[in-house]
Amino acid sequence: MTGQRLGAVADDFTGATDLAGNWASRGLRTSVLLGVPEDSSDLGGGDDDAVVVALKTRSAPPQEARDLSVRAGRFLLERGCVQLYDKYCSTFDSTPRGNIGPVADALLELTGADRAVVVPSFPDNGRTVYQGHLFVGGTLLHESPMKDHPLTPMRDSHVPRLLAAQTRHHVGLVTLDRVEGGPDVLRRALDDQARAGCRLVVVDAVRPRDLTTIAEATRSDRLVTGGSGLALGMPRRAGERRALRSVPGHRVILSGSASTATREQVRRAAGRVTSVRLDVEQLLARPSAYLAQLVDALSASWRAEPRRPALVYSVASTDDLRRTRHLGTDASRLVEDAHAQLAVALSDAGATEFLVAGGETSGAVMRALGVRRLAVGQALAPGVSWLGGTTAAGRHHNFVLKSGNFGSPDLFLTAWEALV
Ligand SMILES: Nc1ncnc2c1ncn2[C@@H]1O[C@H](COP(=O)(O)OP(=O)(O)O)[C@@H](O)[C@H]1O
Ligand SMILES: O=C(O)[C@@H](O)C(=O)COP(=O)(O)O
Repeated sequence: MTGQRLGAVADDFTGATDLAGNWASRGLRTSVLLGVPEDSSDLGGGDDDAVVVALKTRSAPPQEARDLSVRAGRFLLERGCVQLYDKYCSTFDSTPRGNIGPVADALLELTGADRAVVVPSFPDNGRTVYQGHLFVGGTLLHESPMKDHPLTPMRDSHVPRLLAAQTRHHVGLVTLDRVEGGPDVLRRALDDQARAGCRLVVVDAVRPRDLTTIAEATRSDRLVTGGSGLALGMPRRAGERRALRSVPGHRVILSGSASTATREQVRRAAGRVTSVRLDVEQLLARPSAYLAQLVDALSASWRAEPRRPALVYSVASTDDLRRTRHLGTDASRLVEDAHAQLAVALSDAGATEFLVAGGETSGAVMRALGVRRLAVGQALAPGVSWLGGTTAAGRHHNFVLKSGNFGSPDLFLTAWEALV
């Protein structure tokens, strides 16, 4: 890494690539490291301006989330990162146990920061915070589809209240009027909160320019926390964005995401590409034979049309989740494992370009493929980019790791056109 170094710890893989894409759009050469890095060789050439360490800690036990985040944060600080960015979901996906609070507490301790802002807002993707209440496309979080998320159902919209249940520290709030006063006014408001004993301070932001103000006010902070939106507030640098080349081979979409935007993307793509629904009943009954059958179906389709994308999805409508609800989180893990095993088998069968939908799903897939580092390429939508990486088997692949609610309705059909 050279110049002004930025480092982030992200709680899931799509979230990491979301932030990395936003930094890339500000002219920073950015990489994503998957899992806690072991040593500097994990940085590749080491000439990046910004590095995001992608963890899979959103739904992990809090102690594990804390430990991994501290190890990742320490790695970045030891390599000269001037500011640590604690990236969580713009819809504040968490439970009363965490992990946003426990991880923020641990990173406050690690960095020695006297306070850190809490900024889930990402207006380009419809996430705004006003008077501490988080809105998704104009709807309060607890009334949005996030109320039914299979792992982290969000039943409250008030960010200070959500966070207070998870952290050891007092949580403050700085409202929009202070943000609109500009960076100096905001910095004083943040310092006042710290003096009043609040080490985590939620900050309202409803427009992109509010994020610019927050980024300017926190430029010298050791730690910031938020969704990826805050990264868009930083000044643009001169660097050029990488353009990834298409990799000859087959194209596959693995969609384990239950989010509303993904369900529409699945619906649009289903009739237009080769598509199969992952049937949880069959998966339970005869896992190996069933997955082999899916790989055969996709391979047959590629023999006829090698570059036609093939889609495997596990949620087309909320009925699919209702059907498996009696299995609890076991169903989620089972489906994640299935997507992961499919990814490996399909890579063996000649797939080279993967679009994976859903954070947990992406984490499972990338771990199974054994990819350690991703270079950020061209942007597809706010928070969604092409990425290039090499699998444990030494194959170079292109990936999109799509956050559940991001991307246009036709993303599964159009993403491929962006590769040069
Ligand atoms: N049919 C299904 N039944 C139960 N769980 C499912 C089903 N399909 C997907 N899942 C699980 O739901 C979770 C979705 O989370 P994620 O991949 O982060 O995407 P998103 O947050 O966009 O919904 C994953 O753990 C996935 O395995
Ligand atoms: O901040 C966001 O909204 C995303 O980067 C994100 O983390 C979404 O998570 P998934 O919906 O689980 O992909």
